[in-house]
Amino acid sequence: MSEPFTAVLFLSFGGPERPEEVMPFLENVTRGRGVPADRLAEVAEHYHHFGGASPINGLNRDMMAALRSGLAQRGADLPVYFGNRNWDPYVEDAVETMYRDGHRRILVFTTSAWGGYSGCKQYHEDIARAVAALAERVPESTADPVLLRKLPQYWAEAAFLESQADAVRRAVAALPDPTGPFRLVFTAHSIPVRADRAIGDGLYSRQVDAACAQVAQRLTADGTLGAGRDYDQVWQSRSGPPEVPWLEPDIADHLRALADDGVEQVVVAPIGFVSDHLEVIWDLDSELAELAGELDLGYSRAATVGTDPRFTGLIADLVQRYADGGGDLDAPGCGDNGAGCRAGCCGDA
Ligand SMILES: CC1=C(CCC(=O)O)c2cc3nc(cc4[nH]c(cc5[nH]c(cc1n2)c(C)c5CCC(=O)O)c(CCC(=O)O)c4C)C(CCC(=O)O)=C3C
Ligand SMILES: [Fe+2]
Repeated sequence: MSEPFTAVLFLSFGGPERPEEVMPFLENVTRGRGVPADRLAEVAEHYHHFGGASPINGLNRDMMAALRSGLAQRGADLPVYFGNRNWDPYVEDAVETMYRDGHRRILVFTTSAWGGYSGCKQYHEDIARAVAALAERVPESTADPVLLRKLPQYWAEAAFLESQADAVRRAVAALPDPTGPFRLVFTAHSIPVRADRAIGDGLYSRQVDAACAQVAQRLTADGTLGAGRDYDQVWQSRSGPPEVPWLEPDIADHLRALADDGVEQVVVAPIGFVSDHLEVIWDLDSELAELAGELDLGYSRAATVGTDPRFTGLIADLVQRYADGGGDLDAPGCGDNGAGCRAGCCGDA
């Protein structure tokens, strides 16, 4: 017997909205992770470049609004609440509010599509932390417990891949020479090689690779791409101490190599991210675009899936799939109250 869920928690990374929030935010993100102080100071500058505000919270609110209409269209009127790992509104506060509003069965959507530690396991940990905080803040809740069920990873969903493919098509049309040759370069957030190996023997990097292949297949089918592996998949935004190996090649090095090979135009597709937050608008639209200019490369950055109705409709579909208490509980990424994926895919790391 399964009972229906009554609300959705939209769980994301979080970001500062004012200059004085930048350092405390970065300290939250990097606590205990061995990110060197000079890297932190450098990243703080990226935020200050945009007035100390990341667009991420606003973008998430836009996606939530689109999700609400998608749910309404489907006749599934679950309220949607917002919570973050690293900044206000914090996930602990969101879950407390939801509980006080009477919700006991809550579906959790995360803004990462992927498996692995940062994209999946760490969100389970955030959920576990919020459940523990609730027990402290509302002691009666132990007798009337909450169930937070994380929705599965969605990188392999057709609507996600199709939305990515369409973003690439639009980016090709925006190249300086839309009918001329170009190289398609997919990018996702780098992680330490050890972290990648530790979960599912490269689960995250294999998923990114598979998603790119799927998108490329769609683009080959309609002639946007030539046959064969006519694209590259690289990594961006590495941090950590320089002596620690992270997934490579780095996108900046890769653009230099392409220019050396005589490539004249590139389309950069940030498949690893769902919205135009700072890792996209700074690392790609500022730094990488400038490098492309220096290298005399025609450059066009594909949109993130963001509020594309196919993507926000997919979120609504995921909610609907699980809303009545059914759905595939063994789907990768799915799990209850932060106990981790039932499928065991994101392991212990
Ligand atoms: C896989 C992955 C995703 C994609 C999945 C997902 O979306 O969740 C992602 C997303 C994001 N990463 C973001 C920001 C940051 N990530 C950092 C640091 C790190 N990211 C890592 C991985 C990932 N990160 C890792 C292994 C680290 C090292 C420290 C650690 O082991 O945790 C740091 C610290 C400074 C630095 O070192 O760069 C910041 C500020 C923002 C918000 C942008 C905004 O504010 O608009 C978003 C969406
Ligand atoms: Fe990150």
